[in-house]
Amino acid sequence: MRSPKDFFAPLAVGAPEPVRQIPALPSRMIHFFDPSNEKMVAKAPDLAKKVDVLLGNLEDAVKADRKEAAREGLVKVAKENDFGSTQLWTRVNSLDSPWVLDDLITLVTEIGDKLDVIMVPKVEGAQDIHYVDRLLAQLEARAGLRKPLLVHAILETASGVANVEEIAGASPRMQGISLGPADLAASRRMKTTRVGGGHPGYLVRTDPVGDDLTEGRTTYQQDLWHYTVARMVDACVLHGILPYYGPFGDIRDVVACEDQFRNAFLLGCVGAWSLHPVQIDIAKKVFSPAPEDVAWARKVIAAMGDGTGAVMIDGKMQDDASVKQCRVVAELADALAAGDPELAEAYDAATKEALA
Ligand SMILES: CC(=O)SCCNC(=O)CCNC(=O)[C@H](O)C(C)(C)COP(=O)(O)OP(=O)(O)OC[C@H]1O[C@@H](n2cnc3c(N)ncnc32)[C@H](O)[C@@H]1OP(=O)(O)O
Ligand SMILES: CC(=O)C(=O)O
Ligand SMILES: [Mg+2]
Repeated sequence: MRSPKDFFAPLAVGAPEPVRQIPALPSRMIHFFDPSNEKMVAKAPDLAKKVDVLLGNLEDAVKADRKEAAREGLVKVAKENDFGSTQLWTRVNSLDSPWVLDDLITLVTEIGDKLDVIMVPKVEGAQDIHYVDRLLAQLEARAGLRKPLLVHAILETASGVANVEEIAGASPRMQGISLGPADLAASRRMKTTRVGGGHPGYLVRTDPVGDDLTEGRTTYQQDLWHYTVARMVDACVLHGILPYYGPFGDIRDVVACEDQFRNAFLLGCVGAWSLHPVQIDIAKKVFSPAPEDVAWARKVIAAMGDGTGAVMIDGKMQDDASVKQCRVVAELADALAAGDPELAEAYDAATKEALA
């Protein structure tokens, strides 16, 4: 392990200085596209106007014989487009694959100045991040990059979950972590075949009434991912990085997708993946605080003055702690509204009404 004194030292001569704080840029949806798929590539410039993050995926969901086409496709997309304030990320192949070395060498060399974040799949422990960290520093130095690339880990192995705190703190490049429910389910030998979301068999049941064990007992479906998401959020907060829910594979079920995203939002996640254009607006809606919640938060903040003491607002006690909860919502709303006039107007209108 590196000494804390060396934590922010570049890992190669000539590599850019690591960042000291992860930028809290909007990343409500990380939109995945396959850069070897011509139809998806054609849609990328328009989709970029709607999403916070556009991600060229090179790993799973890209066929083995299309890996090189996907890599080259992403280079072309990045060189031919200026996506403005929309971030461009990539997911490279896993560290045990025959493709990842060429992914990193090609992408950093060719489009390192256009990429913001490199997502690394199947991270098992800090050693995986250390490997990528040093390699990126060498490649950045060689390419003469001025800004360091950030790294995002997918939490999708049992070992990764056991080591999530050390992964989150393994490098100043660590930008965030996403839940990878499909590979994680396989790694843990869970018996769900769904890509994220709940399962009707994972439930609790009310007690029996009398001797009848079958009638009149309500069941409640539980969230298979609650423990992992909560653990991931704590690890990320501990190290000042950002937590994300990952993919929801039932594209048709936009209702359950919204529920799963909202659970993650309420637990502290800042965004989720969109695998299909239909999921973009779901993520935008869920990961932007609701206008009435923003109005309430602003009302509490205004009433709390210097933020100390206790007051009653609409029958609810507010104090030093609850005003901090309100600041989380209000600050997120302000950050999102700064880049979205429609959202800003909705927040201001709701606040005006709440304060009237
Ligand atoms: C467990 C994990 O690792 S999750 C991450 C890896 N998986 C992915 O990245 C999957 C990304 N998404 C996809 O590949 C596709 O959305 C699929 C395969 C799920 C469905 O694709 P299709 O069957 O083509 O869906 P559908 O017919 O509804 O698509 C409608 C249009 O949207 C386009 N489209 C679909 N998904 C995307 C996308 N992610 N980005 C851009 N365009 C898309 C299609 O090309 C199609 O275009 P067209 O109207 O010009 O023909
Ligand atoms: C997100 C991902 O890669 C998975 O669920 O396996
Ligand atoms: Mg995976």
